[in-house]
Amino acid sequence: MCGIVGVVSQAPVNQLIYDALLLLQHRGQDAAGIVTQLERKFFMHKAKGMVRDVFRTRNMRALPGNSGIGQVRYPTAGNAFSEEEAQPFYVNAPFGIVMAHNGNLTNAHALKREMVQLDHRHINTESDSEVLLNVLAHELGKASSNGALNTDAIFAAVRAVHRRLRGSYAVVALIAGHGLLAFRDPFGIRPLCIGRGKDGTVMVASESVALEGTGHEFLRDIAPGEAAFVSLDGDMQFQQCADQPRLYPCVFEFVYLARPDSTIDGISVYQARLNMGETLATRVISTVPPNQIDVVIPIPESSRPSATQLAQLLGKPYREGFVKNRYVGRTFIMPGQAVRKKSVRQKLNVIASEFRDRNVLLVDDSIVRGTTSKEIVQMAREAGARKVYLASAAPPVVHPNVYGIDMPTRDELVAHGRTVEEVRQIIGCDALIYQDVAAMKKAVGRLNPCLHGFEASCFDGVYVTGDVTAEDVTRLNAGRVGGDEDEGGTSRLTLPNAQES
Ligand SMILES: O=P(O)(O)OC[C@H]1O[C@H](OP(=O)(O)OP(=O)(O)O)[C@H](O)[C@@H]1O
Ligand SMILES: NC(=O)CC[C@H](N)C(=O)O
Ligand SMILES: [Mg+2]
Repeated sequence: MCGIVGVVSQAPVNQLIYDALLLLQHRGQDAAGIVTQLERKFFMHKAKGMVRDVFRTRNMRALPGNSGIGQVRYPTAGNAFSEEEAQPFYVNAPFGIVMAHNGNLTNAHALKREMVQLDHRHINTESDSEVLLNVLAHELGKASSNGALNTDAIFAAVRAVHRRLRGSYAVVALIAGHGLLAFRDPFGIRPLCIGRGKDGTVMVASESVALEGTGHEFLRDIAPGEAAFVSLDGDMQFQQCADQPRLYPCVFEFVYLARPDSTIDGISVYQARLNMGETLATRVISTVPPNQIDVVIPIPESSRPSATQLAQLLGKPYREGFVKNRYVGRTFIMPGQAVRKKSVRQKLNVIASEFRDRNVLLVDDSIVRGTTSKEIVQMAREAGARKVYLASAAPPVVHPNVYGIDMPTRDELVAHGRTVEEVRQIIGCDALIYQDVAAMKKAVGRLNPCLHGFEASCFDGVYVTGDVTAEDVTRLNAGRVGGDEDEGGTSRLTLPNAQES
């Protein structure tokens, strides 16, 4: 996942895009970038780092104009360390286009070959997003007649793009002198929504929190396969551009990725997490008798809503036993196991009195590599807990993700190939309770009966685009650079199991 935003206004947009990116910071901490447009000229600043570090006053002053796009990056393809792979990306022909992408293409390698051999386009980085931009540019060039571009041609280009791309993509692109184009893949895997301000400013963003937090009214989600085009005077047009659109949003957005105050595809992320806590309660009760639990403690931050609901249904006190250092970012989306592991202790510290001589039920939203749970269980014991039980609001993560979440290999997933009892032993808790897949889908899905289903491949191994082979997973993983070089140059393919590192 990454966070993307696009804005068309009648006033300068640099600060607005910056503010929206800050609201999307939880979706990507590795790099940030903004492009604005003034009189057909683009102004760009992008670099590695968090939004606050990337944009200094002098950079902001150098971003003039009333339209623009921005991105916060969480690398899941290409080179995690490359400054050049920070987004947005730019191509000069045709028209001049800048683009930001959230998602992951599963056929980027084949497209890249086509781009070079057939379309004679040069791709300068390892990023799948640069490939995507070149496909879009090529199709826009083909759809325009004699260099003129109207909305019909733009939508025809998106239709052609859908036919060529595989994988997940939510995209915002600015076409110089024309306007803002936004579209979402035919399964709607990654989120994208649109809103309007009182002054007529139009904003497209990954999550509704970016709209609301900057004073824009949420209008609606962009539908799967749909494209929206916003002209430079703020006129909006929409068109369905996919042959068979179906709504299969990524369930991990509701588990962990998105902010709880966002609504995605008609589902409140907060309510989804409450519901997951509710169904988890029945599993807990059948595993650990409630009279053996003294207190329910969330593992901050994302598990809080599920933990409150769970505690209420168990009739047990909900207590804050861990204090989060707000200056340390999200650990799961950090690149590299060594830095993730170190950051758990830097990020969370215990309030010992909440643990001493108590049987505690810790709750997390998900257990992926087990980095967090292993450290946290140990910290609870060091603080004097008698029994430490652990419940996960999501089912075991056992399959790699190829749609934009950093779960590239089975080997690094603590639950892959292991029984719950084996995972329990690795994590070191006294009981381990997982949500089950059907219950999770039901808990979230009942909030929008119009969904066709969920992209839940990391839990159930079903890749909704239907075209992902084991070779694809290996190739996508092998094509990645970075993230674990901080552990002595090991590539992701040879990363040791979570319990060994
Ligand atoms: O099993 P692991 O590989 O450790 O990954 C899972 C953990 O990572 C996430 O927390 P994170 O610190 O990223 O963010 P949060 O503050 O939003 O919970 C998630 O909420 C789990 O706590
Ligand atoms: N997870 C994402 O959305 C990342 C976008 C793109 N695939 C990149 O790695 O930069
Ligand atoms: Mg967490």
